[in-house]
Amino acid sequence: MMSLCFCSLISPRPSPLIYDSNFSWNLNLNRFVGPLTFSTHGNDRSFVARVAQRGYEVDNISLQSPTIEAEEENEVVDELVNGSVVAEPVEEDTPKPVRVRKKRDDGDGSDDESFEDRFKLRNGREVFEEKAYLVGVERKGETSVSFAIEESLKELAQLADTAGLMVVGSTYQKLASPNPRTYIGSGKVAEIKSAIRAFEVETVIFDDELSPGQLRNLEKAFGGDVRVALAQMEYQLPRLTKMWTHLERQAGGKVKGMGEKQIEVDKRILRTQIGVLKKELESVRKHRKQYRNRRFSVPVPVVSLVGYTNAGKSTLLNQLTGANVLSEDRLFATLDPTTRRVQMKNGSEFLLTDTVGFIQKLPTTLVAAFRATLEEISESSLLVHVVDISHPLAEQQIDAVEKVLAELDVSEIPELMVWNKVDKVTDPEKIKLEAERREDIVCISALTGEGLLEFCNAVQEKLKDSMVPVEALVPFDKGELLSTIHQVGMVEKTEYTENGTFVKAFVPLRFARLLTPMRQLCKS
Ligand SMILES: Nc1nc2c(ncn2[C@@H]2O[C@H](COP(=O)(O)OP(=O)(O)OP(=O)(O)O)[C@@H](O)[C@H]2O)c(=O)[nH]1
Ligand SMILES: [Mg+2]
Repeated sequence: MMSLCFCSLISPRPSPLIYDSNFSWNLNLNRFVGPLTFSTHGNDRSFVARVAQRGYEVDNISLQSPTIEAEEENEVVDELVNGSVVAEPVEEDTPKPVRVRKKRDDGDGSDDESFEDRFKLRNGREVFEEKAYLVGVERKGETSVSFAIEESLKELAQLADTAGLMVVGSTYQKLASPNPRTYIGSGKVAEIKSAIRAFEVETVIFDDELSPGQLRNLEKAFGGDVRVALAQMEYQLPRLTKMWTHLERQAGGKVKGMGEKQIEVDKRILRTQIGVLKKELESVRKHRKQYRNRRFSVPVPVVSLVGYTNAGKSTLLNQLTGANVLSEDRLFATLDPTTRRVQMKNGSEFLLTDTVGFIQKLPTTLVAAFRATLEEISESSLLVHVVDISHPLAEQQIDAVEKVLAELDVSEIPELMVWNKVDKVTDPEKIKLEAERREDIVCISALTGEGLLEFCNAVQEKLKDSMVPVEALVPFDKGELLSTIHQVGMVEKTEYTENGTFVKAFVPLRFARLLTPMRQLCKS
């Protein structure tokens, strides 16, 4: 018999549930006192450990050396090893991530296989598909956004899928006024409770903002291990979500049998992690502010891509700049603003910024979290509103984006609308005709590259609207100013004279001010 005295556990591949910083987790094996079963896969020292009676599994862990105190040193553990665990806490300085997952408590373990099947590979990462039930709520008289509740639920299902959940059902309620205790009515609570039992639901997701008290009451009403989450908070910030769900699965009520003390420790770690993330967000914001200040010394116009999530903003940026910005067919692929330089054949340039996608019902909490993007938008010379015109709800998505833009108070910034994904619509010609009929719309396919030249020209034209016309005589010893005019503005005419170069151009207002002394020498 072998006894396990001290063991550091590491996950052999990045856990999908762990936020991508060097987050790590301590596993205190005191919680698993009882027979452990280890088996190895080949000789990669990767183990599956089971604690049969408790109903938990610690899967695919590798043991760091020295790991198992064997009777003989260097003994190779290559078969099945049974042993009772006399575990000691893992040392503080060697925390390693490990995934603990709950096993269906059905006594005979016959459901093991379907449980295994729920681990899915998504974007190269393994995700446990938690069973989710969606609840849409529509407040009567809420007419500002014209999404039908069914469509909202469809979108919520897509968000849930993006976050790696398995949607097993959904329901909705139209509310005149929310119940102060549970938000939804008691009949609805009962209906959801039966669905939870029928589908073995693990998470109930609400598509609205509920108070913490209402969340607690609902969790109590649903009973058991069911978690109640808010779509807006949890699934629009996937990075946070991953961390929360990971931690919650390990720390919050879901893992039965954990001592109170451990939960307290877990909560402290959780708070620290949230704090770290907040700090990180703050530093991104500061960094970008400094970057923007530097950028202003050469006033290249900034064009921001805005639009509904999944509209194709990142794809467009990649096409125009060869930038390798993540674009994926999932919601909220982009979480940080990214800026690239676009150079036109005529020598002029603009900076193109990719931003976080919008979504209907953007809550105030989210607006705060996306400050980095919002600041970027508010300091742009032009907003390019990218629309997925192949989407059946394109019009509603446009309205939702315009509503958010209005809330952000950026309506004075000129806007150009782009109808993207024309390659995907059934009748592209009809769409193009419609775009022509309306003003300021360019049809493109960011995927195939169709219409990109027209897009750049339209951007230039629009930028020209926000520039001022100048005529200046630039002395020969100020040659660098001439190239800057070419870079940031649109030159209409240059002429070499005895006293310098005469330029007629459109330039950004701030740059025109720099030229003021030379403008005094202007020809009339
Ligand atoms: N058929 C077609 N697909 C496109 C086009 N543009 C983008 N896509 C696809 O649409 C999906 C979303 O594209 P992204 O560029 O990630 O969208 P986004 O607007 O950046 O999304 P968020 O970052 O989530 O806001 C990807 O699968 C792209 O390949 C297009 O012109 N035609
Ligand atoms: Mg994107």
